[in-house]
Amino acid sequence: MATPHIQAEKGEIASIVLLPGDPLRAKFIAENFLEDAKLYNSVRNTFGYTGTYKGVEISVQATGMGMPSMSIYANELMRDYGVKTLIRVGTTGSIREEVKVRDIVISQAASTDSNIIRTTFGDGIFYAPISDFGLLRKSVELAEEEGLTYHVGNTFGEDRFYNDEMNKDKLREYNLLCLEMEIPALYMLAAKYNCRALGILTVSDHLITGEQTSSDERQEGFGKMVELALETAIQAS
Ligand SMILES: O=P(O)(O)O[C@H]1O[C@H](CO)[C@@H](O)[C@H]1O
Ligand SMILES: O=c1cc[nH]c(=O)[nH]1
Repeated sequence: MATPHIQAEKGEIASIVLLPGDPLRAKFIAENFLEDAKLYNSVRNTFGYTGTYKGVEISVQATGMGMPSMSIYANELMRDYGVKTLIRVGTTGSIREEVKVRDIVISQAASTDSNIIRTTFGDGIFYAPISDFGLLRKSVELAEEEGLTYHVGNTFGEDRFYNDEMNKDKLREYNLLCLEMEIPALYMLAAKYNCRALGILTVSDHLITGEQTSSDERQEGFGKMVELALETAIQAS
């Protein structure tokens, strides 16, 4: 079998999948965190690998950038390949003083300016995409045990990376933590397919201080987030 965007045979993708946006981050995770990782997808260079972590079969699939791209991979993974647990491992821009570059953000819920809510539910319904509580609870427990600097709360999935028009002060006032571009679609589709999803992010840049990480660090430097995602995936009940 194959889908329009994934060339794997049935059974080649694990029921647990980590989802970075960047295909080279997927490759890095497969090569450095999984054992015996095998490439199952290179359609559009959106790499997907399956290997094992502490004896548990886990896949890592790049999703590309933005909710249209995330929706393609999330739909095909859950609907066609039977994936049940999905953890996004992404980068994010902080909009709060206390959420600092290289901190971890665990996305409890994901607000958005995307039309995916309206085009799914119609006018007048403002659906709230939320994480799976079991994954959320386990990830927070593990972050605490590991002594990580982490934040838990409402993240914002924006439709545009470059958006001078968006009122970030208003988002901050209502306790939004940071900006990224995929989690609302992931949470909404996981609910549709009765699957579990969580977004774990590393702050790659700061919209108040202007501090940034390099593209190499975004690709390879966020090991604590990856370990937290892997441990959450295998330990969550
Ligand atoms: O690093 P990834 O996982 O791609 O995530 C963030 O980085 C991209 C923008 O640079 C968007 O996809 C955003 O969500
Ligand atoms: O989507 C993103 C990711 C990182 N930084 C941002 O400002 N936005």
